[in-house]
Amino acid sequence: MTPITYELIKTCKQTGARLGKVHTPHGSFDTPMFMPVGTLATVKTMSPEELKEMEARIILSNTYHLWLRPGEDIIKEAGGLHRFMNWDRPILTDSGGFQVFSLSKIREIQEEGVHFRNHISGEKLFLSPEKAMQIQNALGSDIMMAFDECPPYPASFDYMKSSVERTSRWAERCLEAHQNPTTQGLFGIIQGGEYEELRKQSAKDLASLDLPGYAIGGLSVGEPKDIMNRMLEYTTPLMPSTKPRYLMGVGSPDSLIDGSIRGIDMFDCVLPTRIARNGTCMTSTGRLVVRNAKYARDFSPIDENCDCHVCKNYTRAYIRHLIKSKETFGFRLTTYHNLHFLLKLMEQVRTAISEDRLGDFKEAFFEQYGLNQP
Ligand SMILES: C=CCOC(=O)Nc1nc2cc3[nH]c(NC)nc3cc2c(=O)[nH]1
Ligand SMILES: [Zn+2]
Repeated sequence: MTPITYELIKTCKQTGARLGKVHTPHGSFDTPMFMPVGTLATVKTMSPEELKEMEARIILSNTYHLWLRPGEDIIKEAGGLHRFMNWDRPILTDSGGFQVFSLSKIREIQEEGVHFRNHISGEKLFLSPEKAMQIQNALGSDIMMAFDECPPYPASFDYMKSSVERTSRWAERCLEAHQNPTTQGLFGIIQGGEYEELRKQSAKDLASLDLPGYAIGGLSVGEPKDIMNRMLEYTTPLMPSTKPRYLMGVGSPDSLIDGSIRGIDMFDCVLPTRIARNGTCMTSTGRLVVRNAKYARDFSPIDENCDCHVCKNYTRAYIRHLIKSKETFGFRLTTYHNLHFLLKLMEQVRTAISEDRLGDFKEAFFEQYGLNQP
């Protein structure tokens, strides 16, 4: 049985967006969908029960980080990552090391794999397609990402061309090394930077492997927004329409809506959880930096249009006080609200697609969120 299947339910008549369902051994989820990031086997400060309460359906964890600590052997011994962290819904593992691989100076990329240093201890490390698959097979994630090179932006055409060709060879090696093909799905990652010709080549190479899903990589890595949009526009139609399409590392509200309009089904981003921990909240009328002094006596909720338990029971003044005092409960409240906000946004996107009005929804949302229309 194929571990991951995609069910296309309908395409929005107003845009290129599509409503779908992804089926995995740990349950299904509707798409377009946002995936909270749980780098070290926890979505920072959230419990699995709270994630279920806000209707999170799939979360992300990081191969590189869990390999280093606690080690995939311990997680395997625990019965796999689902048991280890008490999350019985789908899990997707990406490398989480793309910052390490592509942004760190101290790395050496060879055909065999990548030599680099442990970002914590400085010890020499080596990751290969085979090692990345061995780790993810041990973790038991439902969706595993193929080991790729995500070159930093900008990269020359020649460098990107040889990198794309190597990433395609690495994807084949991942498929070869896959130990549990009936219980874990392997997604390919399309690279190619800002070069249409290379994006096309990468998509073609990976599609020939007939994998259960595909991601667009190499974006949201510091390139200008117009390049990201141009690559998104160009690459999405090259991806098999019968498989889930995952845009890696993208998660601002406007990018989630624009990505959905272009036919993307899955998104992940550390943004909502990361900005929460420095006291910034996403609200229907734009970002709110609740730690600002002007909220010291503001006894209204973070977002009066939000129905989450944080907005129903706590005030900006109280949350500001907690954040300023570095009280963990404060980070929990802002994180819960931000994740709920994005998950709710994706629910509204899915409803808009089902009613063929995602274009109208985008206009209304952008207007209210304070994004001037492009
Ligand atoms: C086991 C190996 C699995 O390899 C990967 O996960 N590779 C990979 N991860 C990415 C993560 C990204 N985050 C952003 N923005 C925040 N952009 C990203 C781009 C990539 C990418 O091109 N590749
Ligand atoms: Zn809320």
